[in-house]
Amino acid sequence: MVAVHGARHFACSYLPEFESGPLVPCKLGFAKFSIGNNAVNNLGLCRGGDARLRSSRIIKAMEESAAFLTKDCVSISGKSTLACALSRGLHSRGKLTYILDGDNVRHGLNRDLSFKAEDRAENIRRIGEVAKLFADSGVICIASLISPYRKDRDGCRALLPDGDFIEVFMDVPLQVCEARDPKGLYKLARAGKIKGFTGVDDPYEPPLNCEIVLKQMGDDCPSPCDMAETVISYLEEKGYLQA
Ligand SMILES: Nc1ncnc2c1ncn2[C@@H]1O[C@H](COP(=O)(O)OS(=O)(=O)O)[C@@H](OP(=O)(O)O)[C@H]1O
Ligand SMILES: Nc1ncnc2c1ncn2[C@@H]1O[C@H](COP(=O)(O)OP(=O)(O)O)[C@@H](O)[C@H]1O
Repeated sequence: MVAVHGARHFACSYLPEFESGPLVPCKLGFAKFSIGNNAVNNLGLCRGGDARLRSSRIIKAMEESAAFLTKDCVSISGKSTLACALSRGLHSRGKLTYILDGDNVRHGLNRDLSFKAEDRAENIRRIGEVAKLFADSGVICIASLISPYRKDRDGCRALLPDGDFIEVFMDVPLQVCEARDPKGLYKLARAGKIKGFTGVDDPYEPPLNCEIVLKQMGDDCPSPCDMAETVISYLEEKGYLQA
């Protein structure tokens, strides 16, 4: 499981391929990134149940320092964007993937959960259990969550066999995420209209020991594809992508 967490946003210019490409965001459930899901479905028809894929690991993506995002990983750090780029990169290497995006899962499976600490804990616990089921079927699960509490992320890690949980921290400055604010949530939080917003009046605990840190240096933000390649290189080096 590759856990990308953090709640921040990237300030660099958006990649053309994400502007003109076939990614079609929608508001419901798991269909947020239709190209990713379609690709998964297509691959599933061809390769579902392939025992050679059973060793695939679960990837939980971005709580962006945010999705996870985070340290400041908060909302709008680019978790979902990275999850999508990562999914595409893995598909191109013949791997099955599925994205579990906190923002989407909260419309269905986790619709009963609030943003209180105990509900955030339950959010990541359920997502970890679902990711475990995907891993059993040979699918790499990319979870894109803020998951602000260290103990909750560690609890999720403990659900999985050693080495199967890969935590990716998107270390993007809060002010970068806040300046972006495409949904206007930071503005509402600063105005006191949303209470307990991560990074504003709710905590984010950066990881002490995670597998991958994607850090923004100064004003330069790596592109989603470059970040995805960093993650994929790690997976290749560690032998996760061997058939
Ligand atoms: N109070 C508060 N704090 C943080 N985020 C909030 C809050 N209320 C709503 N939202 C929206 O919910 C998205 C984060 O959901 P997650 O499931 O990833 O959060 S968590 O892991 O349970 O902390 C997050 O979406 P992303 O921007 O995709 O991260 C926010 O848009
Ligand atoms: N690497 C990046 N470079 C530039 N802009 C980005 C990058 N990643 C994300 N963004 C921008 O940030 C916005 C929020 O990204 P998103 O992936 O939805 O964040 P999150 O899932 O963390 O809330 C997107 O609309 C996109 O314009």
